[in-house]
Amino acid sequence: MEAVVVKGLSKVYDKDKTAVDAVSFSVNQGEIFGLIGPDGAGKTSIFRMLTTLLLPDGGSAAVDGFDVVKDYKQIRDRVGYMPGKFSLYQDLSVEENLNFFATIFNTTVEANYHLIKDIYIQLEPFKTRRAGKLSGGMKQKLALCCALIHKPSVLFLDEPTTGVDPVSRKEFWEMLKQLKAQNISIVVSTPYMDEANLCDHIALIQSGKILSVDTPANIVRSYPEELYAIKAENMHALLKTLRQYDQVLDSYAFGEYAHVAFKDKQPDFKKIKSHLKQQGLTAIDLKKTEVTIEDSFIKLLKN
Ligand SMILES: Nc1ncnc2c1ncn2[C@@H]1O[C@H](COP(=O)(O)OP(=O)(O)OP(=O)(O)O)[C@@H](O)[C@H]1O
Repeated sequence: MEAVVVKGLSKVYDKDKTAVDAVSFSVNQGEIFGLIGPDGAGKTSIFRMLTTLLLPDGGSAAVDGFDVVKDYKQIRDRVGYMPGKFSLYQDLSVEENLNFFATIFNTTVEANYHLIKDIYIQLEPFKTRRAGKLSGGMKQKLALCCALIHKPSVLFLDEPTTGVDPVSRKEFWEMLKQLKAQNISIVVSTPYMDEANLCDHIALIQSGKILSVDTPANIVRSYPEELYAIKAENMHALLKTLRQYDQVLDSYAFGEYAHVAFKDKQPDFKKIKSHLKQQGLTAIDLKKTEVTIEDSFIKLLKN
């Protein structure tokens, strides 16, 4: 059985503001599924509908085989939810927060300690500290423990690594891998494209619509063109020149480089460099580059 099945799910705010637009996807048991998209894409609304905190305006969704509208009580026992903001009681200590979440789910910290042990060990030295006084990375670990303490079968994590330092982000994904190994299904949202590669399947989402659902590798593989990276001393002038160059199919800034697709399947590097030089560009570096999830996302958005 699939952990989550979403069919044509929609949410409309204020009568005409469609935040989630007939979204469909499914999450396999025991996999990490990523909802990848920018702010305002509709990720939080999807999470809130799947965790029964918000009623859908169209379509259907099932979590662990239970309908999010009819069977909300069963779902609440089965899911763990780590919202993007305000999931902890800032004035309660680390251990008080954890005990509180265990109690509202009618269980104890001891009963499911094995699930959180590896994470909680890192928090134990601060167990009497108020949650509000923890670092970003520590808060995130405590929030994960609180979402896990009732032994959910499906875990929903809404942007758990936003605003967290790179080391803590990496550690967090290691923890998710361990939870996956314990057969917990995980749905996680993130605006960070590099985290997409750590998921088994991803849905790319923008303005409430799903642009693509597949494995990260398949999404990258289905990119239709070869991609090249070009750098020059004046990036602004380079981008302008590329936009006006009739050999260019597509170009956009990508870190310190511009990513470019050419009309010609085997572009003539010499000819391109000489054209760019003629336009006054200097220190030109041109090379073939690997397609990333971000490139795929940009392409899908343009389509
Ligand atoms: N209660 C609400 N009333 C009206 N509009 C809302 C409400 N909640 C969300 N929206 C709008 O719906 C759209 C999707 O919001 P949502 O929070 O689901 O997206 P998101 O991808 O989670 O983005 P973010 O990370 O910024 O929360 C946005 O345009 C948002 O402004």
